[in-house]
Amino acid sequence: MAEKKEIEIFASCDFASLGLHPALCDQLRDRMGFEAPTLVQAQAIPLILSGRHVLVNAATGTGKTVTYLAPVIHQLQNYPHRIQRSHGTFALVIVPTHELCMQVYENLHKLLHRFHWIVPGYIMGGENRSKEKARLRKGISILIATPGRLLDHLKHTSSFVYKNLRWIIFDEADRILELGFGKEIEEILDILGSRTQMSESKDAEFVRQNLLLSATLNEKVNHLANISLDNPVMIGLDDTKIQPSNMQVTLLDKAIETLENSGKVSTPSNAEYKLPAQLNQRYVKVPCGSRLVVLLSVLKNLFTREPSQKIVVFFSTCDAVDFHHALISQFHGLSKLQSDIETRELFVKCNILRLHGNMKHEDRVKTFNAFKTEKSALLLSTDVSARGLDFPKVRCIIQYDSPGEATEYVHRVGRTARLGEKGESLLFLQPIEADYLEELKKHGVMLTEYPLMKLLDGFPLKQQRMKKFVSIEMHPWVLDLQKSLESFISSEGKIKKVAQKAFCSWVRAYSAHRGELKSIFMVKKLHLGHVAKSFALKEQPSLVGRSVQKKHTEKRKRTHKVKEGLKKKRKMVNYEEGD
Ligand SMILES: Nc1ncnc2c1ncn2[C@@H]1O[C@H](COP(=O)(O)OP(=O)(O)OP(=O)(O)O)[C@@H](O)[C@H]1O
Repeated sequence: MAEKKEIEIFASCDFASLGLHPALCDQLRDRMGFEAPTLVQAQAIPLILSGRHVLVNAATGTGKTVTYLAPVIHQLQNYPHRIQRSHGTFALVIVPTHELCMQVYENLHKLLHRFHWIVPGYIMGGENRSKEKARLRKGISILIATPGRLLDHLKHTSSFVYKNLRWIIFDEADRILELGFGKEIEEILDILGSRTQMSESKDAEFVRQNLLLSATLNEKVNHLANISLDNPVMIGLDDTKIQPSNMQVTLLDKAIETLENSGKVSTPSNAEYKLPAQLNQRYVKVPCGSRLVVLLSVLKNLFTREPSQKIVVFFSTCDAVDFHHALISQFHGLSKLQSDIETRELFVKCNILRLHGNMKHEDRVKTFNAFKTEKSALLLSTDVSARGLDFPKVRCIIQYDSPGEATEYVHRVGRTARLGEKGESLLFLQPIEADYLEELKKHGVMLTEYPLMKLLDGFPLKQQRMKKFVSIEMHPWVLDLQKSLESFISSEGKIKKVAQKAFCSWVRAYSAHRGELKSIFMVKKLHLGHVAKSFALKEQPSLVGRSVQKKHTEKRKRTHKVKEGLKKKRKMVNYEEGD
């Protein structure tokens, strides 16, 4: 079954047959190592080359980046007169995060090797503005940008030439909007005169063409698509219905048919998301107070079984990432807990990295590059890593904190099982959150249960106990490890402070779930004492929890008044994306 799916990732044609210039096809083969286009590339590239506005909805890791970069490069190198830096920007790619910005730039840089007169560049929050200004003044032909910084330059950098702009591409369009950048995007489109208008130039070379791409297109994208795409073609066909042999004709016909009728984009709220077929998706139901112990046990098991592998764990807040990073980097376990009594090895032996929006830009870049090149590492991250990032050979994705919207689930797990490779994912849920599985089911996402008891029973115990263990909380391994975690934290003042801070922001983030998810993730159903335990804190909720809850209630009232739910979540969770 998995093998059959792997074959269906690629089309049975070559890049040249899609209409791309031979030199570009050579680049794709020689520098990128791409022998054949993926199915989505084979579908979309001819359409993009035809000049149509296109909306691409294809599974994670199916090669969407090249889908839009290759046709743009093809067209630019094909201009009768070579483009020059003084002509300014011809193509603009808007992305939600710094990391995605760098990644797209890297791909672009490689693809442009033979076309030195087409200049790639990027602008994003965290970078030096004056250096960016200087680069813009010299001229950047294809520019990758995050929305906040782009708008800043559009308003304040007079030497930024964009009168020749022909393409605006939104990569991970829905995420840009979810982060609350809808207004900025509208302003950008207004400044660029691209609200479904043609550019003023009559020259065919400069007719505006906009593209929108994501693995998940939800209703948020409808508005953006409707204001930015002119009579678009939508690509988002069910992979299983694709017949690779006669694909070029059938796919093109079918794709054009899809939207030709109205030119209006409308994505259903219960759309089925496409996930890599070879991805093994599981969930584990864990009582709140045992969450930390189970996370460490799962990680220990994974790295013991296979010391050389890459795993990503997703958390809801920057503080939670910091806490777990500090803990896992320093916690040795209590020797009396383990059979190897004298050992002072770390409890989870691995190279551990962290990534979130509150880190310094340079540190983010360092982590991003390190996790890309490492053969074995554990990355703890917020959703800043969920979108578009292409870390090679990630074996497992753990969602320790729920992703919220099903779209986020899809993007997080999409960091593994890319381009037909194997991968597995594990979603942590508390018993009170079990309805989330139904929510995922609505989008065609089905998970099987992880055998937690079997895992726990596999660890050595302090003393041989014959009793059959019935509950997770009362399992001696869980009790012993929880105890040692709590004494570790109470003896480490610095980490304890981080734990308390993480506890507070975790509760706030938990209450920020929106819409239908509010009835699944209910703060009032949480036992704050158990939440504290999941941060290895001995303190009762009266010491830490109540004040937090009170503050939280007041804050919610204020937030309701100003109706800034989206931006609030961004701040609370401390994402620094899109700037
Ligand atoms: N034709 C191809 N042949 C081989 N590898 C390819 C091909 N096209 C893309 N790739 C590789 O596949 C991986 C995934 O590509 P990319 O990051 O563009 O996927 P994506 O669809 O944008 O994923 P996401 O939705 O997560 O952003 C990358 O490592 C890329 O280099």
